[in-house]
Amino acid sequence: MTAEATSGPQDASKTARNDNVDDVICVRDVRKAFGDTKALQGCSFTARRGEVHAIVGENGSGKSTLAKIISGVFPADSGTVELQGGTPSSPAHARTLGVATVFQEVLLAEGMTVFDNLFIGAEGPRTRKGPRAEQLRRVAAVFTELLGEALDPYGLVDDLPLSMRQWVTIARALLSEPRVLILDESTAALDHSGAERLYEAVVRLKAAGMCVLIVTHRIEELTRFADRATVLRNGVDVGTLEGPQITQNRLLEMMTGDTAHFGEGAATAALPPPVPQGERAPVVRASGVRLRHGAAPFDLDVTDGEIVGVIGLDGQGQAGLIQAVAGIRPAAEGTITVADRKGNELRITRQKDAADAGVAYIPGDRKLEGTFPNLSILENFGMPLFRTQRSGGVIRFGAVQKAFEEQRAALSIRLNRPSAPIGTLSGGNQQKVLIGRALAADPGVVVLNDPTRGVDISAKHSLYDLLRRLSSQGSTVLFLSSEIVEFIGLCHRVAVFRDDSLFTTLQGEQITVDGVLAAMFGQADGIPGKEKELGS
Ligand SMILES: Nc1ncnc2c1ncn2[C@@H]1O[C@H](COP(=O)(O)OP(=O)(O)OP(=O)(O)O)[C@@H](O)[C@H]1O
Repeated sequence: MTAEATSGPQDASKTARNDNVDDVICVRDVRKAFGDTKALQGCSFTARRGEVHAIVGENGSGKSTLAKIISGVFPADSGTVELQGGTPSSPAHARTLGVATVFQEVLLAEGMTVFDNLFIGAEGPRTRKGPRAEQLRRVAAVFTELLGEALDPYGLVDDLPLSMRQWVTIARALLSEPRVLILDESTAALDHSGAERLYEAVVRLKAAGMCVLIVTHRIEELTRFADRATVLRNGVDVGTLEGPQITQNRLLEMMTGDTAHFGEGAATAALPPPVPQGERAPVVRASGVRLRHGAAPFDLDVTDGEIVGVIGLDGQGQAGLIQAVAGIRPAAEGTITVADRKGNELRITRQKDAADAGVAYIPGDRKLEGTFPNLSILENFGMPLFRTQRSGGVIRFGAVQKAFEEQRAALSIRLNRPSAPIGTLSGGNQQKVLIGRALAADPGVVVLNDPTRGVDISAKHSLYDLLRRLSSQGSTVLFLSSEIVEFIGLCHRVAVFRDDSLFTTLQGEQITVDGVLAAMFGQADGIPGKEKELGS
């Protein structure tokens, strides 16, 4: 613990009575175990009205467990949780005590409308009040506040992109007019401008007296607007920082107990030298691709050893390219080919083509695209390896286990037993399993769809290092991220998408946060005023 931290495990406040009327959450010495796993081992903190209070810690440090105990999802094994008015005994009870939680997994009822999802199980003091017209007015007002525009309340949630589904869960929380709003990794499904919009809303809510508890791995953002930050390490609070004490380095130091720090984004090494173009045959080749009928066609060649960042404002086609290369969703027109390790060019129209060509896909939405909830951690990890690790029709489990141990060490995956169901892992550790699974297959091409959402900073840096290693061994990497800083010092080129087409590619010194952002907003080469016609 650092000297200036305002509280810590040895602090007498752990047992003292709390009479401060502004303290709306008071957690004292809370412990919680799941079987052998001690998720919380004595955690205490208080949060006040009118403050943004961050909870930070590495993957598996107990943040979501703490959020769930405050939300009444789990009881604590011991210790106390006091909200003004009582101790939450169930999610419904927590809601009547004024707590609204946006959970890490985007939880919506499929096959139902936005409107129905907004009012499902709503016991908030005001949620159900008023006639339908009044409810619709409030729905329109909340989306206009959050998004700057209304959202069709009668649309099915199934048809919404992930970011919009996340906004529905946030709107649902706000409609209950809570005193305490808990956001558990709620910016993870949002792009850069979406996250900024949420932070602006958080600042307004705080000014109106709400206590906002934020769990996030985007710690550089917290330094801008968190009033206090409580750090968890291995299920124990190791201190609370206030105001100017909240710096990235201080938080990292407390999270890891280590003084080694990471730089901004992926920039731990000098920018890799540009990969020569035109000298080698491309490995991934997109020719005359239209991501939807009517969109401008584009070509993109990516060669071996290249790491290409892929980005755009929300829903501008960047995910379409990634999914087309992974064979998940073919492009509307044009061809995508991938050369396998032997140099055979295979046309990609479905996932099997991509697997045959040696493409490994790392999804961002592990629930929809990634994990098999009924299978164990090891089985989830081994899924693609079962194809390759066969001898005479028998799967070589030893080889799968060895690969698992390697990736577990490389990515610091925190778990008790590999045979436990994948759902027993913390969200970030599930994501690490998917990353390890893709990398263990020794892929010729790695396609990543915003893979670091919910992953702690040290695992992010392990991933960047692994991508650099793959690149130096000749693998091709297509890396979609919603965080521009992830490209700095990592990507040879950045492909920026607008209107479902490739708008521009940036390279070398053009790859700066401001440059990429300017291109995302339509300024070619990141130069303000230098507009570029699509398809030119
Ligand atoms: N339902 C459960 N069953 C078994 N173990 C669990 C369960 N929920 C959490 N755990 C374990 O408790 C520990 C803390 O998990 P938790 O989800 O609270 O961590 P976290 O800090 O939120 O992590 P992340 O940043 O990855 O979301 C982890 O080791 C996790 O595997």
